[in-house]
Amino acid sequence: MAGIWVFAEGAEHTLELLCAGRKVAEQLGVHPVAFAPDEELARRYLAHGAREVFVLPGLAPDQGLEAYVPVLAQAAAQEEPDVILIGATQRGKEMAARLSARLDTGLCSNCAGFEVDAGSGRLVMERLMYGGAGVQKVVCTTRPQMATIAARAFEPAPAGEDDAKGTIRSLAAAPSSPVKVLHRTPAARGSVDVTEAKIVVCVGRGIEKKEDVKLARDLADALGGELACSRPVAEELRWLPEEVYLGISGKKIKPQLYVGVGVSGQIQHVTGIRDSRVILAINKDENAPIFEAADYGIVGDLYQVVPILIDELKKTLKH
Ligand SMILES: Cc1cc2nc3c(=O)[nH]c(=O)nc-3n(C[C@H](O)[C@H](O)[C@H](O)COP(=O)(O)OP(=O)(O)OC[C@H]3O[C@@H](n4cnc5c(N)ncnc54)[C@H](O)[C@@H]3O)c2cc1C
Repeated sequence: MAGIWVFAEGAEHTLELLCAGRKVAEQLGVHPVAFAPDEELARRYLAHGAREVFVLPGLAPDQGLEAYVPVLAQAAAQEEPDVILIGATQRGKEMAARLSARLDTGLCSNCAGFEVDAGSGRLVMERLMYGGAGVQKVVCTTRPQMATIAARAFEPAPAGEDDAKGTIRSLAAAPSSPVKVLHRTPAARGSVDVTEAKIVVCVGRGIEKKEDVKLARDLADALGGELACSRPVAEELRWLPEEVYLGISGKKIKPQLYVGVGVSGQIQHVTGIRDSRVILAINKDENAPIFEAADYGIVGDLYQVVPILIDELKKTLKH
């Protein structure tokens, strides 16, 4: 039975892929199919438009996500899905690559959007290239057509008007993997998922030294938000963990408010923040590109502007 399969590690991400998958399924006249870790979530996905949900038994503590590959490959060989959309998390991307190799099919990684070609019924998938300066169109000539999609690329699928209809089926447990997880170390800081935050304060290279990151953190605290950064602050300076840098190669966010503190606003960064409802930029250079993306801008030295903002916010907002 053909279908559009969606698999992601988290429920919200799965609902976003389901939103994308439902549109394609309607156009191709097939069913959207989701994967869930338990029956409760499976019923939720049915209520949000999946017509079938496969329940995948949870993984043992020493199994990585790739342990699902043989189970998914076997199910795909039997069911012959048209399309498999996988959440582009770090582990999801690795699993998708292994699955596409196992199925001997093509994979469009970090797909940002797609449409169905009416003639061939194939997906024309889009991904950003040259650091966001160009858009590449990818057509997969083999089946299933596979893509990984980042969180926040689509809205979550809304709940349907009628009662959930569809079937729930259980798949076999993942076989033990040759890869063993020997030890897990929880991330010390930055364990917060910035993609979930409603308010994000982002620190850029305008901050002069590591200790001064506290200034942006204080602003985030005053706003009740989370702290993020531009790529060089994480990758080159290592002042904040890599999980919190925003942009084309980092996290993509859609908060109510984004505040850029000493961020220049290069296209690779703006790609990750442009869907924020309100963008406020603080930069001493009035020609900084961030002001083109911003709804509000403060031209000034962050070392003067941010303390004033924090004081005013503390007076106004009683956190
Ligand atoms: C393939 C590729 C992928 C990339 N992916 C990403 C990505 O995902 N995310 C990302 O962020 N970058 C990415 N980059 C890097 C990107 O091109 C920029 O180099 C980077 O975003 C710049 O970071 P920044 O704004 O913090 O630093 P800068 O460009 O150095 O800007 C610092 C800004 O701070 C301002 N400033 C300085 N001092 C003060 C002060 N006292 N008060 C106020 N303002 C001040 C300056 O005017 C300047 O505008 C990528 C690049 C490539 C080539």
